[in-house]
Amino acid sequence: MGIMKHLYELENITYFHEDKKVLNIDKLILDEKQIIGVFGPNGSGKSTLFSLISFINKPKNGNIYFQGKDSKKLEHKNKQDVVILPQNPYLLKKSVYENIIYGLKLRNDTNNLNYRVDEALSQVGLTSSFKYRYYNQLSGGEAQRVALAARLILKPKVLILDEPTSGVDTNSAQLIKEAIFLAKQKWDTTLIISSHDHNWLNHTCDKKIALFQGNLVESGSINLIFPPWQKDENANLVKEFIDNQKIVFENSNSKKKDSIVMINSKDIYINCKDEKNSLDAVISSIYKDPLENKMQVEFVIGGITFNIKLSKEEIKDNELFPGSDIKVKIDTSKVCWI
Ligand SMILES: Nc1ncnc2c1ncn2[C@@H]1O[C@H](COP(=O)(O)OP(=O)(O)OP(=O)(O)O)[C@@H](O)[C@H]1O
Repeated sequence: MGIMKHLYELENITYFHEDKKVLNIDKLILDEKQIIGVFGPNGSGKSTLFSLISFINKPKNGNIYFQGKDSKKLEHKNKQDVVILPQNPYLLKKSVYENIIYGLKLRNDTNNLNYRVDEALSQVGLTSSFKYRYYNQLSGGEAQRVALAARLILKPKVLILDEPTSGVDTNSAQLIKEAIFLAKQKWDTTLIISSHDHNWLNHTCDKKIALFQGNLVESGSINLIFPPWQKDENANLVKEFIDNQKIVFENSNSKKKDSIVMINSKDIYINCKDEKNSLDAVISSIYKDPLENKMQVEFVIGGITFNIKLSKEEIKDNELFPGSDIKVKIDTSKVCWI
């Protein structure tokens, strides 16, 4: 019975720092029990978006609905369903134990604290003896894991993670990734994550969204190309696909070799008259976009899947079917490097 409520629905959101507009989202729908990956270059508005959906800041304009309710009318209790691990989490100048139970105390939920602290510590790969340590007796990776344990102990409905593994050692990074997965498995926690570990995020998330200069690149319209890159004679980065086709990204010689490229679907063209520099691709699927009156077309170039949106007429005129061979042109001057 009843209409399915989305976890979040954002409408016409803007946010400013002083006079500068740093976020501009017409519409964004997020559903529960998913891992949502948030991509975008530095300064694109990811942390700003997180501060709004964790109810720390309020948008200047627009509405945020959380589980169907207008965020302006949300009760404190509902807001507590959302927990954020910020980019540089703050530890209280107290023991690890005090840090981990802090949120539970705020929620008046203080049964079996000792047992629950041990459990939370173990989830992030720390032994129970850590609870007696002081906040300043931890390595950077351990401090980050304590900060995460303090969130996991709350068994949140939504856990927002802003660069959870940046600046920590590889062992801690691995343990953090495992711990957040466990939260999803055990409590169906929705995870909303930004990370510079693009490969990991790309492979783990169920849904991708991307921000570019504060604007949302609509979900389902993002195409990401990951390293490794080759270099051409002008030191530009080149993607060589497994079928030996190549795409050269002009003026990319200053980009780092671990960068990823984000291509908006609207900058990809199929079956143009001018076939120079076009790539051979095969359509893998065509389905109706649930949010728009457009068809989502997925195609594969050398093992990598891309997507574009086309109208029904364009599909008909080009006689496109799953399995059709097509020629694809990517406007490499419009791509965004992350
Ligand atoms: N307190 C502030 N005062 C002024 N401008 C700010 C403030 N915080 C952020 N900004 C600006 O807002 C924009 C978005 O910043 P935000 O931190 O949301 O980006 P981000 O995608 O999370 O970046 P990063 O990956 O570097 O954390 C940037 O242009 C940033 O300079």
